[in-house]
Amino acid sequence: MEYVLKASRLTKKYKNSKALDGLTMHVEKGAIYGFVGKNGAGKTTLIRIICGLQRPEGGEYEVYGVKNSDKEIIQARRRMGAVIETPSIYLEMSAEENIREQYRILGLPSFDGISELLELVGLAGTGNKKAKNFSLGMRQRLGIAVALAGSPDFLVLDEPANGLDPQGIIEIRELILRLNREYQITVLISSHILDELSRLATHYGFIENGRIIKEISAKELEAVCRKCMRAEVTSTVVLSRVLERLGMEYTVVSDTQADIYGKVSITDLALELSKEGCEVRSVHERDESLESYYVSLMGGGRDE
Ligand SMILES: Nc1ncnc2c1ncn2[C@@H]1O[C@H](COP(=O)(O)OP(=O)(O)OP(=O)(O)O)[C@@H](O)[C@H]1O
Repeated sequence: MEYVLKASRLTKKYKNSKALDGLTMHVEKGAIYGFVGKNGAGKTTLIRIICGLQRPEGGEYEVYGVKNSDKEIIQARRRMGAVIETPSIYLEMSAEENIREQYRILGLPSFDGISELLELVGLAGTGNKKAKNFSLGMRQRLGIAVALAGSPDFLVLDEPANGLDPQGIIEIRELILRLNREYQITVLISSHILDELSRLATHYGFIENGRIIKEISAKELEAVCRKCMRAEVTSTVVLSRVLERLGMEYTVVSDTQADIYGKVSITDLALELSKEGCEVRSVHERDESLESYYVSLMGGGRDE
């Protein structure tokens, strides 16, 4: 497996609060990695660290196999483009001028490729219009174009859909998918808009209190979700006891309902439950969404 980013036991403190608390994560080459977590979980801190804007206090990370302690990390980071928090654009400049400025900053030998870049992000027709007169979605796309100026093969986007209207969200989604599929760009995208991420991500990393509590591929997630059964019984106390005995993974939803993960024989389950005087009222397959998976994952977490 080839990884674009590997982080291991990263720690970062601000005064007394731990923003990263032993974070370990793996972004596979070619992935669209959905980096999911509540506000304050540590997403931006991780992104700032891998972009070289902050130093971790402990742990290490690798970009394209180059450790953060190696001198070559600077070259490895040139393969990354990032939009962190708000896009870094000059509001008094047009889209083209913004990209030209970035070419200058990067010391690129020519201005080749600027019109293609504008075309790619859907800003080709904006002419002399200044970025301050752009919609939020256009600014976000311009930010992505600026991040793409050095032809990176790893793009890092911090909450790119934040504040966008539905049309803006669709445009960003289509752009990200295109960059990934047509240009083979690996994408790390932080978001708490789960529904939106589920249309994009090939992998997920769930972060809570500065730690990744689960990494899972979209395929694995689909399999887990498909196998979820919602059982309605007379007592989930008894059901939990039986499921524990059978070694099944489950989440209690209410006094009478629970979700059971993995393969389950309804006959065996009903038989075991009836021995303890518990009746099965109904069992049906549930198409668990990313959101309910997230809630069940975070439900067991600490909230300090
Ligand atoms: N410059 C700073 N000084 C002090 N504390 C900070 C600073 N930056 C972040 N923090 C704290 O570190 C923790 C992690 O913040 P971070 O911005 O990385 O989270 P996040 O997951 O990106 O959240 P959000 O989605 O709100 O941006 C939070 O508790 C935050 O308050």
